[in-house]
Amino acid sequence: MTAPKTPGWLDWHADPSTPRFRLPPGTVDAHCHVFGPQAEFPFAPERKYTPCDASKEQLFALRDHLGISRNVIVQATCHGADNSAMVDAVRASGGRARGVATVRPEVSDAELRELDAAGVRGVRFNFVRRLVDAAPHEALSTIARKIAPLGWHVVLYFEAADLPELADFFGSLPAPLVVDHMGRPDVRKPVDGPEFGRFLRFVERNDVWVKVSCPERLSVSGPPALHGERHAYTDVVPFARRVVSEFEDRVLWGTDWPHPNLTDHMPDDGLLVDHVPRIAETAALQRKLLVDNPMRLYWPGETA
Ligand SMILES: O=C(O)/C=C(\CC(=O)C(=O)O)C(=O)O
Repeated sequence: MTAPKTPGWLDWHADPSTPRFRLPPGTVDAHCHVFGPQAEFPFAPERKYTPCDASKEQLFALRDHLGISRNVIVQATCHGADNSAMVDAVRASGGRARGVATVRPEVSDAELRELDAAGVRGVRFNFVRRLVDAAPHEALSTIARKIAPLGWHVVLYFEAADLPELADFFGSLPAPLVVDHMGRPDVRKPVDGPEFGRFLRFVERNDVWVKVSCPERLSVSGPPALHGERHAYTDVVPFARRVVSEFEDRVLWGTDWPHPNLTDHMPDDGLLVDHVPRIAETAALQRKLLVDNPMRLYWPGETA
């Protein structure tokens, strides 16, 4: 039996536009998910939401439509620590996808080696309260100690307001750090203000990698009001541009398809691609953001 999706849940865009911006060859979508299909890969009992299905075939079709070469498929909380849907997608990609898993502290070295062989290169620690019940720091430290020898990294997902209480813990983790969605800044606050400044200094001090993803999730001004206008999510642009200009060698980009938990609108993925040249304004910055940086992190030693 399959569970109905969460009331108000918006399905992913069935007919995304063709972007005007041509992504450079070898572009990596460094943040996307697969959900189910539920009949094959049931959702976790402890999940806080039930999404619609978003299969590997649908993800790969979007990849090809947008002109993306590779994906990094990030485990979402609705699948808990059961990584089988994500691993199945990574395995089916023919080397064109890597994975980021969720594991429990008691995970064995053999299980980690198996995930590594499948193409997993990191674990995700989620601190967003509407998505998970917080795991104790000690448990997360145990996981970080276990994955570090594999050369994996830790992907952190948190709200900007929570960074002050988490920063020391993050800094103590013995693995490279990658932050989702620019640490979820409140874009109504100034880009030069103390909150975003604290985030930038955290990134600098800890050599953190940052995904300049999810304008659709962070924006207050929202998508374009007028049909045909391709400049969307304008209030997020200065934040992303700032991160790209300060940390050009450690920024990553991703679609966040299938855009879980958006309730006001569902973005057109073609429009999200057209957002890229607004935040990385030169061809050289675009190449680092879209190709060189994610290749170094997820496919080291390989050429795009
Ligand atoms: O897609 C994202 O990155 C963000 C999510 C979902 C998520 O991370 C999860 O369920 O694990 C969100 O903000 O609801």
